Amino acid sequence: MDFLPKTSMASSPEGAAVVDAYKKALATAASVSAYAMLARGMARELLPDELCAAVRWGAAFVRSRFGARQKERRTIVIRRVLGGGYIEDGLFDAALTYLATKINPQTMNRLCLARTRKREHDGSDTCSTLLSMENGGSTTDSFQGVEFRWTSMESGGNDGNSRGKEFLELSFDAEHTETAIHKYVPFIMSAAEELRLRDRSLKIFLNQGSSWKGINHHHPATFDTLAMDPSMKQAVIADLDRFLKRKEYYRRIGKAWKRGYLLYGPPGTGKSSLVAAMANYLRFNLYDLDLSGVYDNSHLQRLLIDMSNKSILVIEDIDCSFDTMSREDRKVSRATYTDDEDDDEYDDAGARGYPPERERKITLSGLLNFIDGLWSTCGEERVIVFTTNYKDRLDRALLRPGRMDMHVYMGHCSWEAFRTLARNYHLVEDHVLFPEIRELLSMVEVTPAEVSEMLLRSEDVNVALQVLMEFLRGRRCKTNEVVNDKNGSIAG
Ligand SMILES: Nc1ncnc2c1ncn2[C@@H]1O[C@H](COP(=O)(O)OP(=O)(O)OP(=O)(O)O)[C@@H](O)[C@H]1O
Repeated sequence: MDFLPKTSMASSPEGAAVVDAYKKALATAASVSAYAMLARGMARELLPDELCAAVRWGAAFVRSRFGARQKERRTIVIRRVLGGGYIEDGLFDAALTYLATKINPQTMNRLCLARTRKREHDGSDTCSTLLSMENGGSTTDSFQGVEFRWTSMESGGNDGNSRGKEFLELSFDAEHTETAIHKYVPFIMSAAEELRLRDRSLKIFLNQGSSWKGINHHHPATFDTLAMDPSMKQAVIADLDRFLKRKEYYRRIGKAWKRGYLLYGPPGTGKSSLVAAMANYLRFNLYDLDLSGVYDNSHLQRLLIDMSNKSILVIEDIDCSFDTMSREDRKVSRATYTDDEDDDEYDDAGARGYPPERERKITLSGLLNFIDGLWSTCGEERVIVFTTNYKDRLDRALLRPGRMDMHVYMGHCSWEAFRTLARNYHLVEDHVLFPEIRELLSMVEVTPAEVSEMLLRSEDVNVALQVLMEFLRGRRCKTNEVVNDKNGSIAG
């Protein structure tokens, strides 16, 4: 403590006592701030007033010349606006939703916890538990290197009865005003929208008469539970991811922000499960369109217009929904089944059990034109999925490039697909029966639905795999018999 001044009070006996007391206190100060406080107090008592003033002036000069000047701040006030309509989906709600993910309950003394119920555009309700700051609470968020401070406030109600009006204050250095308004606020809106979509309960809508009827969609299929070719699975996931990120891209190239998938393969190979997995992955609602309940093209258009954004339109078994046989195939078909090639009365659709073309009021071209035209401009983030067991029966119009962006084949159960099912149903990665099952799978054609059914026969993995093996052996015998019969009849 040799730096202590030896002048004025310090040189008197009382001064020496004060110095001693401060020396002891300084030696035991536990923190830098305690140390600074003591040093300031000591300086005030021991230094002459003129010297204190000179030191203060010098410190202020150095601060203003070289030190960090207090930066100018801006504050944006975001009020809760009640009164229904779209306003309730506004910035205040978005900010609350977003901030709920930023609040650290460990660092706040008081927090609000609320169970909220929100009406979606499609009429469904979403419930969520929301953590928010109490009046006066604040938290800091960092975005693109800029620090934003959020404070929750409440001003008292005028009538003394009503609850005070809540608002949020967003403050930041004035130089970042542009970033705050044009980047941070839009970012919060879209982040809140993402969170809302993630939390909403999914629905599946079925067409009934002229409208859609929605029920909760709890299909458990996910890409993890789906047994399919691993590279195809990855390709579908990557395609969906790309689609989601490309809003600006689609706008720039002048194309509607929609994507079409054609899923084809034998019955029971997981086409419907893939649709459900896509819906769960994207958190999109499903619209399952039954075309047999649609009277004509204008009815179809009304239904399509009533669909919400961020949704998947599914038309299953598209080959059965229209007379979708390609025109070339139809000519072949006429030549095969009729003696008279010019027989205009012949209608192969009628021969296959649905109304003749001239009586049908809803057409594939009506659907495709509408999907490519008006529908694509009045909605965003739409996925269209057609499924079929017979791709070769589809009209070329449906297969032409640009119409269905991705064709996904769902095939018979491969070894990889089986392993996914075994993992899902019995949590096994390996088993003594696996080698034989693998060999059998390479010899016979079974669908994942058939394998799933066998695996469900018992909760005991040994029993279930044994049952599956017997089933595969039986299928191999049948396959061999068919081959032998064919060979026999050719030889005969
Ligand atoms: N690839 C798969 N992965 C996981 N489970 C599957 C798969 N394929 C079928 N399953 C099981 O079989 C059931 C029926 O399959 P799904 O309805 O998805 O087949 P599909 O190909 O749509 O059949 P269809 O052509 O008859 O409509 C599913 O609920 C599921 O339990």
